[in-house]
Amino acid sequence: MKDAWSSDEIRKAEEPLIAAGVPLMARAAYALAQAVLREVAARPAGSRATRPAGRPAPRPSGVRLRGSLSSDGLPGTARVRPARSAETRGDVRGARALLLVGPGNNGGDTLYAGAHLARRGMSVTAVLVSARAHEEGLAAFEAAGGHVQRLADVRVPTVVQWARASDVVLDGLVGVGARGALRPPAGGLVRALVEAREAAGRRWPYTVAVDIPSGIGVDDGVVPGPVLTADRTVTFGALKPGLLLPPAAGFAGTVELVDIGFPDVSVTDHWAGAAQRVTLGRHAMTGTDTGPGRVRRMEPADVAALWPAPTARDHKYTRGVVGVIAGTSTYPGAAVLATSGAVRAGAGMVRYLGPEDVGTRVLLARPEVVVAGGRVQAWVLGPGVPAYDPEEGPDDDGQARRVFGALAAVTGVLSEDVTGGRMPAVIDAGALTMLEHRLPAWAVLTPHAGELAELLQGLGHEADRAAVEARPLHWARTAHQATGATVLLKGAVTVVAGPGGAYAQADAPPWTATAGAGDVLAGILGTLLAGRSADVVADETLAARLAAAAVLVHGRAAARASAGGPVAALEIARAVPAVIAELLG
Ligand SMILES: NC(=O)C1=CN([C@@H]2O[C@H](COP(=O)(O)OP(=O)(O)OC[C@H]3O[C@@H](n4cnc5c(N)ncnc54)[C@H](OP(=O)(O)O)[C@@H]3O)[C@@H](O)[C@H]2O)[C@H](O)CC1
Ligand SMILES: [K+]
Repeated sequence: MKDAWSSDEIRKAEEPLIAAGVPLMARAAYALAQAVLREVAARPAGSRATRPAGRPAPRPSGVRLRGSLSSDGLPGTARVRPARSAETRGDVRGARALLLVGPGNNGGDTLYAGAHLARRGMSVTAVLVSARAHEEGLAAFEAAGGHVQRLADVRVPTVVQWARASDVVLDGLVGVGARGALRPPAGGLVRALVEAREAAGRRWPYTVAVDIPSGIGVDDGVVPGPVLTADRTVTFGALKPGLLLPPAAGFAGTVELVDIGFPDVSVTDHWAGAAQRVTLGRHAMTGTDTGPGRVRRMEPADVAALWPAPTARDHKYTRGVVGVIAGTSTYPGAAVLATSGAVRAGAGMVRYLGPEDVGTRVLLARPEVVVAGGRVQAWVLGPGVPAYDPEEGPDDDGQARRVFGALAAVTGVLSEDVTGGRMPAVIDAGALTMLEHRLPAWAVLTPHAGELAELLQGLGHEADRAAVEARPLHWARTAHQATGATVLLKGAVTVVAGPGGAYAQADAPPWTATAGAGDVLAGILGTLLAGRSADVVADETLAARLAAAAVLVHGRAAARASAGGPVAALEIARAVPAVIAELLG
């Protein structure tokens, strides 16, 4: 599990470390430079950029890195890691880096990193977008032979030309201190660079975002204005929500998290002269917000602990029975896909309830399914069931009536003796239009952006599909608070919002955007909820964790089935067992 820390939490974590003299900026800059050197050193010298007109020749750098300490005179240089790993020893002389430098410490990181690059013989130009710049960083950069250019003194097209002619561009305009869309002149420069990058396609230089892509919403993942897409984001200390959440996460490229000594800090730091042990417990460092504000990413290693794997003592009823109310005679496929997802995810048993002809098709595809009512430990409600319109009355083969009955069990509206205790449910597609009561957190809504917009509108919110796609975390949280249910908002990055915080999962390849994939996901999640039914009802935060796990498995199954090409929803279900075996292995 990777926790993302808010900008406030980052600051709270930094303060005691900086006060204790821990050289955070030097560490950040060193790691950033190593990431750039790895990338540039990996490229054959011949493929490097040519020098554009008007760009000064690099000044020779006399200082070498030695031993395990960088001896480049940067303040606060400390034993961070072996000075050069094999992949950064390559000859990078003459390679060209363009730094976009803002007025704060994000710019400072970038300048210190630029000094490392200049000392390795790269030709490095820093474009300062503000009259202010990090003084020590600027001094170190110039002392290392870097070339400084103020944006006020050149035309934006010239900077764009320099970028095009570079091997690597570093975006150090703003970091966790950013507020809102990039303001002029940074905004205008980035807008021009974005256009140039789009026009250049693969010929655009490798772009590295420093800590975060400048211009994203650090804590909420919104993209209020121009943002230069990065190939890699080198982020310091902890992930930020904006690196996990859509749409901002789409601009970050590969995210490299650099440990610069945040939690459980225990370093021997030579910078302060005498060796000084600085130990700060995790309590001082971990994010203060462990409640609904927390944003996390579930990782493969987390799934095994959550998955209801059977033991020798289990039988099909103890493993969890999933009840599926899905599909109609008009849309029978969803019933096959949802039951297939549930069976392939390892349900003890899957019951299907629906029109007889649909049940027949389900059995043809999945003979393991029991087409009859009976006790279940979790429901999957709604895939392939059309929206319910009381005026028109149900014309869906009785599926709405079945869903309403099941929802009563989920919400506990029926008396205990009728329901035999409440149970978790996946509420998808048409079932989302049948919610009459506040729901418990063990009910998981699985809308896409359009369905969530309709649900929110029904709750009195002004939100259309575009608004939901622009602020998915906000609207998923709003729906969770308004309904009480856990909300799984499907998308290229799927966001789950529940009582214990939010998850942002980016496991699925773009090919997964195909009809029926959501039906399979509903089935997978139904099996997880059924297998942990009592736990889910007892721990209101568990449904969101299981939902994130289901999304991770579904995404990896899609990637496996896709093998880089188109994927059919039923193939995703077919790939699930192998993914689970891999994760539990
Ligand atoms: N996380 C760590 O352990 C470390 C982080 N470090 C780096 O420091 C930055 C945070 O630095 P900070 O100085 O607090 O702020 P920024 O550099 O991110 O930006 C502040 C300046 O940017 C201007 N700004 C803010 N929003 C905008 C905008 N929308 N458009 C244009 N300019 C903007 C702001 O201007 P004001 O007028 O508002 O003052 C500031 O001047 C962090 O991200 C890391 O990179 C350290 O290296 C230590 C380790
Ligand atoms: K940045």
